[in-house]
Amino acid sequence: MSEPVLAVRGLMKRFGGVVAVDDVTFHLAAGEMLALIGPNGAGKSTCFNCIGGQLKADGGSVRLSGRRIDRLPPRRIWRLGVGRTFQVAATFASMTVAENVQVALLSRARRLGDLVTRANRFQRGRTTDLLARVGIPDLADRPCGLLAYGDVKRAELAVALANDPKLLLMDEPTAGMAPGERAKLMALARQLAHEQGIAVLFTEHDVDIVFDHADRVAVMDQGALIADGPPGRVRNDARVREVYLGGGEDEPAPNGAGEAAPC
Ligand SMILES: Nc1ncnc2c1ncn2[C@@H]1O[C@H](COP(=O)(O)OP(=O)(O)OP(=O)(O)O)[C@@H](O)[C@H]1O
Repeated sequence: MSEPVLAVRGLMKRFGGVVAVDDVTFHLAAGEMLALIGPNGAGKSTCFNCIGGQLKADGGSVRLSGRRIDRLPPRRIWRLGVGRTFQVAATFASMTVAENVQVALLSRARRLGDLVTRANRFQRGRTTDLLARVGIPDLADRPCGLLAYGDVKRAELAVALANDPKLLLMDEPTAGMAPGERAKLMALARQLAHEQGIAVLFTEHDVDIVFDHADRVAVMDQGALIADGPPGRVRNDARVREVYLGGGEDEPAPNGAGEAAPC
């Protein structure tokens, strides 16, 4: 097997007496979409933050294409190719869509000093290309603060792609979006993963989105990973149904659990 883009081994994180992440091991290949799901407090965000460098793990390791990243600060991790989108989209509202992407491109080129004078001229062609990739080429000159929320999420995705990530961490990417827009955004993320070989790790509370879009699903409960496999298998796993999806062993797992299942 070729080297995974992301390899998490024996990851541990404690907050006082709470073991938020308890010996978690999983991997993620290039071009693969992995959903990390589980009940409230299961440890998903903590796991994300240990991978992105926002939190330091107490034990275990995180490797990006074989290189250990778990002792590095978030900025170094970002430079090595880990992009991130947030539960509440993080863009500069007063700047145009194109300028948001251009700031990321300036940062990647280590030219943030040019921000004031040059941002709106920097790599305009590449910016247009990135906006086309996320389906909003016509919105380049609109301030982010005036966009519909679904388009803000696409702009945020373009910002994350500006760094040519090997690994994209998407934290509840569809939170706050209308149901129709959710499926479109995740179809786009899946397309980017499959066509460009980006490994995508996402958390999500809409169970339909998870099972329709993930190539693999990993389930956490009380800090531990209790399942990791193809969506069909995980959906029918008795323990997963007991702790998260609901439904007894003889009932089919819910197809439309949607918002009913907390994440
Ligand atoms: N900064 C912190 N200080 C103390 N305890 C924390 C901190 N962050 C998380 N925890 C605890 O760690 C456990 C895991 O929390 P985490 O936020 O990672 O879960 P989660 O699966 O992301 O939950 P949710 O779906 O509600 O966001 C919980 O018991 C939580 O209360």
